Amino acid sequence: MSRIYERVAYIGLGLIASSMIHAGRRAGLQGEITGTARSAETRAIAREDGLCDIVAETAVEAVKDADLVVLCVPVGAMGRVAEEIGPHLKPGCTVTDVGSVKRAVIDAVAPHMPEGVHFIPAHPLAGTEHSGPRSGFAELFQNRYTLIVPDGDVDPAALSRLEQFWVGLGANVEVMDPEHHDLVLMVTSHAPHLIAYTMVGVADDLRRVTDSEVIKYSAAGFRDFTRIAASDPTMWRDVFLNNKDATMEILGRFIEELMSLQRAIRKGDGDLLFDYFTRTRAIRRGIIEAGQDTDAPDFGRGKGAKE
Ligand SMILES: NC(=O)C1=CN([C@@H]2O[C@H](COP(=O)(O)OP(=O)(O)OC[C@H]3O[C@@H](n4cnc5c(N)ncnc54)[C@H](O)[C@@H]3O)[C@@H](O)[C@H]2O)C=CC1
Ligand SMILES: O=C(O)C(=O)Cc1ccc(O)cc1
Repeated sequence: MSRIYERVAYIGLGLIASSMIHAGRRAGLQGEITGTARSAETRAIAREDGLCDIVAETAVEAVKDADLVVLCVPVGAMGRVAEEIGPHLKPGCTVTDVGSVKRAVIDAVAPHMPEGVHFIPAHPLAGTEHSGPRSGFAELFQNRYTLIVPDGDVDPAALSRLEQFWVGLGANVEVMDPEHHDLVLMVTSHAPHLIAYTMVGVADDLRRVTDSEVIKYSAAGFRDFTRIAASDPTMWRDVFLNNKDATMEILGRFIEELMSLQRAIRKGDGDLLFDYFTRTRAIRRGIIEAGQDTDAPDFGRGKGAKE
């Protein structure tokens, strides 16, 4: 792959930014890489590891002359960063983000984008429970989808360039509208995280089962929940606060289904349980056949460095 952007600036140097930097370097997609992070400790790690060509002290410095600016901060911080960098963006550049929620990010960022700057939101559907500048790896996006989520019309040339960039990072790219994105992701990613957080919380609250028993006898199902429930608290707090409508809708349905299973168990309705579990088993098989198996190489690969 050849170079797609001459200068790329990453704001926020965590799992996603560091993975994009490693993958982009390996594929030769980006010329000069500038990065910045809010914490001095993260900037120091980035310098020590040579993660970026230039580690800037501020976001304003980082975006100067950048052809592509990638916002890689928690969803709740996107608006503030956009406001800060807006007046300093190079005319004609592309600004994108990687936030897990799209409508709220668009509403927070778009008002700060000057005329002539292309704002094209995106979301890589790949991650791990690890965070920080040392948690990234070049293979993270391989064979995973990245959704490009423009709000209405965007410049086709700028869109196609961003698509090529993500393809170069290893992703399959599709375009989706923001409202649909937020509902789909609530079902496939956000609600499962909330349920995992809850299940691990329940185990923790159940005083008749000791912590050591939870650790010693934890079976695969619970282990999977604990991995997900170890995800970054700031990131996930922001996801739920910024995708409220879809959270309410899917959580309402989840509670209804759970209660219908509860009733079936109380009444001894084995047929209902069997049919339900047969239907859900087919979904898992469908995912594996589509090559989207969760045992694919993205999980647990990061070094897990925390900021
Ligand atoms: N972790 C995951 O599995 C995935 C995360 N995302 C999205 O990517 C974005 C970044 O996530 P990660 O790389 O996992 O996070 P991370 O926690 O590894 O890194 C976040 C970076 O943002 C900076 N930051 C935090 N709060 C800030 C603030 N208030 N102002 C400025 N900078 C701030 C931190 O210093 C850090 O450099 C989030 O919006 C998240 O929703 C998208 C796909 C997957
Ligand atoms: O680690 C997991 O199980 C994930 O689901 C990763 C993930 C987390 C957040 C996203 O917005 C996209 C992907």
